Amino acid sequence: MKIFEYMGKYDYEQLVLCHDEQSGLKAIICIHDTTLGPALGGTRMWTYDSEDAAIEDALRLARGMTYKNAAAGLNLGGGKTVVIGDPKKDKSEALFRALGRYIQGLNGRYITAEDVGTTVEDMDIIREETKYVTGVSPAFGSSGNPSPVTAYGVYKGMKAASKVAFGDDSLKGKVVAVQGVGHVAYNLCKHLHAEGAKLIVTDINQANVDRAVQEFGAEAVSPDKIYDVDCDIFSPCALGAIINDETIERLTCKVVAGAANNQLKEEKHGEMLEQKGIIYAPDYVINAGGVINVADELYGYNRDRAMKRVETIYDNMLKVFEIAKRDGIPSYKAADRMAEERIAAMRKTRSTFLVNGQSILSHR
Ligand SMILES: NC(=O)c1ccc[n+]([C@@H]2O[C@H](COP(=O)([O-])OP(=O)(O)OC[C@H]3O[C@@H](n4cnc5c(N)ncnc54)[C@H](O)[C@@H]3O)[C@@H](O)[C@H]2O)c1
Ligand SMILES: CC(C)C[C@H](N)C(=O)O
Repeated sequence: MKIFEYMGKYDYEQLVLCHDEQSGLKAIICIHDTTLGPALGGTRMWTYDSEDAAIEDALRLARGMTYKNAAAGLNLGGGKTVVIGDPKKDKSEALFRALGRYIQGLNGRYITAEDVGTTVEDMDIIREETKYVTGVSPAFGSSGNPSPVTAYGVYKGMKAASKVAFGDDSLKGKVVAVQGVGHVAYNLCKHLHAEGAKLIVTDINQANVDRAVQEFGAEAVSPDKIYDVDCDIFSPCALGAIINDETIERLTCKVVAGAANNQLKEEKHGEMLEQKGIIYAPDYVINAGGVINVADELYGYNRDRAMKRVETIYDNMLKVFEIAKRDGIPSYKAADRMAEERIAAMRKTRSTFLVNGQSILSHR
């Protein structure tokens, strides 16, 4: 891939390749934009088909975090780390400590947390080498696993999208089709079940399906059938790119609202949902609960304060739909506009000269 051409196209700041022969660490830290503050984004561990694929993923995910953090109203930029490796086989203390040392070397320009393939335990190891890590164990005064909080935010965002689609935000009696019932969606199903929604679930992991059937009376379908079921809401909580040419025509729902990152395969699929009359809750707005929660650690973690902030996802989602209506654009574009407008406004505000405690001569 033409890295500098790509970085130029989307105005990236920094891409760091980290290597440690002894532990086998091969990692990419990408910082997209720090206009709003230090770049915060998780560490993904995945078996990539090629080094190019890993670099591309780091670039794409870091930019996604810029938008997610900006839209959530956080004073944080966007970044992400990708570790090339199998999370089931290749993890070690040495690997995560080596990564921690590289993160520390960035001196606060980038702060990490969990993402697909990494856990609270991994963050605890990283913490041995750097203070620029969140999502660490509650025993350290931190917020712990972000998934239940992400789920709560998705639940709130789903209610907001339902208000627009059905004129009422109650999910009682609504049929929700959930794709993937892992860490986030299991907790999401708890909220939906408590409110009286009817659940249809699928997962490639049978134990996860069985748990949802037993605990929430969910109906189970095979992974390839989830797009065809009769439902009010489709909730993608597994993979990206699942809203595409092939799936859109199969969907029967009025709302798409789920936790997965990068749900639209291409931007045109956001337009296609709109044309089909389906209300799309933009992924990075609805799934910001996790990052809102870990970001609170930077102030000294307070669960109540974090949860209050996660509740704002409801109003934030309504704001996105208002912008979409006002400007006659699909909701995914409205979310981008909201994030970009905030970054542009803060870029101007933050360009005002400030001595900030240092000698004025150091600013020459
Ligand atoms: N964990 C968080 O706090 C958080 C925050 C923001 C976004 N997200 C996103 O939400 C999604 C879910 O995250 P998670 O932490 O619950 O991950 P997870 O791995 O715990 O859950 C994903 C589930 O999807 C299942 N799955 C995978 N492929 C599938 C397929 N083809 N069909 C059906 N099911 C399939 C897996 O077996 C698993 O149970 C991911 O896309 C993640 O990037 C998570
Ligand atoms: C900082 C993390 C909790 C972020 C999370 N992995 C996400 O994609 O939003």
